[in-house]
Amino acid sequence: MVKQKEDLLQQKSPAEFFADNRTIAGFDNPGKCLYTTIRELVENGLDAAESISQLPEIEITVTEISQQQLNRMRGVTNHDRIDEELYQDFETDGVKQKRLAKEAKEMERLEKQAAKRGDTAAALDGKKKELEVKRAQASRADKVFFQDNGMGMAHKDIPDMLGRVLSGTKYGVKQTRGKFGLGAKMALIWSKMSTGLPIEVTSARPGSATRSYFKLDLDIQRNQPNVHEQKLLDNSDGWHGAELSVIIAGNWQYYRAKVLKYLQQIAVITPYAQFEFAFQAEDEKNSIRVTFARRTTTMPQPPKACRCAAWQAPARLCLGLATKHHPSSVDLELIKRLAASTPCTSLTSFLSKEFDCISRDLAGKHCACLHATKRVARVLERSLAAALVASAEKIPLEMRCDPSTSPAELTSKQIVAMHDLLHQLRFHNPDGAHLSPAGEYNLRLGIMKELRPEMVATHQGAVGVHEGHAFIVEAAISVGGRNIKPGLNIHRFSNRIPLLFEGGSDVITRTAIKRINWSQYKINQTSDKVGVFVSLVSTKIPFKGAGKEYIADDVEEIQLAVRTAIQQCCVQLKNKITKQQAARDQRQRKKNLTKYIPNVAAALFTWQTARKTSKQARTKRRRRDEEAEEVVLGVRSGDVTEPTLVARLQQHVEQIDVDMALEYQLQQGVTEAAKLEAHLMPLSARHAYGPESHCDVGVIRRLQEL
Ligand SMILES: Nc1ncnc2c1ncn2[C@@H]1O[C@H](COP(=O)(O)OP(=O)(O)OP(=O)(O)O)[C@@H](O)[C@H]1O
Repeated sequence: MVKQKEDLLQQKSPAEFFADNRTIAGFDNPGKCLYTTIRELVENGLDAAESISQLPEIEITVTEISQQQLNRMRGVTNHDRIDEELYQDFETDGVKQKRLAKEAKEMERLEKQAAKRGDTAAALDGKKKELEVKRAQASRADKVFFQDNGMGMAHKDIPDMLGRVLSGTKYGVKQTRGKFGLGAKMALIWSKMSTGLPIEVTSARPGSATRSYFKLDLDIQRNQPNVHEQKLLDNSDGWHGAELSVIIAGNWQYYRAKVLKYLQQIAVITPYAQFEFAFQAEDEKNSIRVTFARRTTTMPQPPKACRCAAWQAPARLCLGLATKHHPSSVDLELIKRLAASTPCTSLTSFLSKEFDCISRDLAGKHCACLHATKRVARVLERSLAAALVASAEKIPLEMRCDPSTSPAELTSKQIVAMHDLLHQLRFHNPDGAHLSPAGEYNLRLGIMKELRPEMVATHQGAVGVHEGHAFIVEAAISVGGRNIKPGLNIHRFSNRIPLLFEGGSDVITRTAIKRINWSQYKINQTSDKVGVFVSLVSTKIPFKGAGKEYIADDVEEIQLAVRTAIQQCCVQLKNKITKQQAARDQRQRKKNLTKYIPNVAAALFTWQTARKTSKQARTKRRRRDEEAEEVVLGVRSGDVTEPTLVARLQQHVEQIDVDMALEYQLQQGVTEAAKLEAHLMPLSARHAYGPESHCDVGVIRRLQEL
């Protein structure tokens, strides 16, 4: 029987798979491809610089390339069109009419908008030009040039690092921006698919006497690098880092706003980095240059890594530094892989050296732990390997193992028994020392530098755990500032990467919109300009999709941590907002009182002089207090003039203002920061102080008498 064509078994290389399904890696259309290429290169550069504790310096230049230039680069001759109708961009009269009508409508809309906002004619002209450029730009090629000052790449590894899909140095339990070993390769795949041009790379590691130069592309069917040219260049000036140049089909005009927003947000979360960005248009007038300047030299603590015994093979390119796996996060395959590659010869050392939170004295620590149940404590009184044996009564004979068993000799059934036990026992949670959050200082600084808000509050949550992976949530809430719209402006970060797409399903967006009662904190979520910044760092971020665009909303621990972090910031802000409101009210009250002083003084003065002898005045006078009586007498005798009365009233308002401020401060309670210990010596032996002494600038409250 002849086999049907569709029955034929076929295989795909990983490169082929991702070339066919570019969207899942964030390479949807030319504009998005340009954006994602920039993003992947920037994140690689930041990882590379931070891995050697170098303050990052990132330079990106996007150069617009015309069809003629592109053809010249590819060695394709330009041709004149003989029959226009054969071309895609040919427009029949009807289509042209429709397009022109649509454009006219759009212009009308822009004009109306401009009139409403009171834009100048120049601004409107700019918008018109933008519209024209957008149309002309629809399918242009862009050259992306990128440079960093990171650790660079070893000469022999460059082809694999950039030309083989799913290869990289960031696999394992590590907090890095990169994870999949895919990003840079997708840029290569897209350049190959859209322009057919190879990429050029220059790189040098710190202290290297030479720089490596490669011109290469990626063989998509075979998933292997295809090196066109390679050479070693002189590096006498000691440069280190990476330089990449890739030519892809892009659409700058449509993604310009996204690229700039991405750079602004990465500058917020990375204020210790310097970013230089330039777009060079064919028409110089449309070019832009932006610098996001470094504002601090304080970098977050790098993640603490440890060398696991088994962490060498199979990833040939791996640096060998990673966090050990937490026992509750392991699966059967992982145990098998670790057992096969560990140099440990006994089960006891295998467990204590290859896994996090299993030390040789684990039993003792667990017994000391108040939360440990008696049963767990008993099991953990021995080493874990011994526990495997201890629980052997429940394990069938062929699944039991001796603590001295070599891990390499473990049978599949023994591995199953070990896996089950590791998931049943209770271990300390990972301590998060291997995580590197941005830090409240950096987050606040980044926000202040980019948004200049009126007030900002930050909070870093405690270390949480999800599937054996530690995570930390940091949040900042700002109110007011420049270039910020009224309402909630949500900024999401994961492992210090800004997330700009698919926000609707993200845990951060959903929490901010649905799970926070903003009015409770005196924040109006529709009219106040609120910036919500939440950053999650972890060795495993539950992303949905390889594009790493949004974090799943179904992990309860993360959901709760995000909510708590936002609420903590809101509590801080509520205090500030309440104080601000009270101060505003007080200012208003003082303003009102002061405003009416001249009128009150004039009225009082006239009234008193007119009625100084009347009977009514005499009866009322009895009820007045002494102070008022003194003023009235002064007015009557002519000692108190109208200007004196005005001055006295002003003095009185000032005094009320100070008294009320003190009263408010006392009601709020004196904060620790405002307290100052002081020892007052009496001037004489006879003294009597009340519990509190008030003065113009503060209150002295007596705690004890010496
Ligand atoms: N600028 C750079 N400097 C030093 N090494 C780099 C640089 N860019 C890439 N690399 C190396 O190449 C590897 C592959 O990079 P790639 O962008 O393909 O994936 P990744 O960053 O590991 O993961 P992801 O796909 O999640 O971004 C990286 O792991 C890194 O070792």
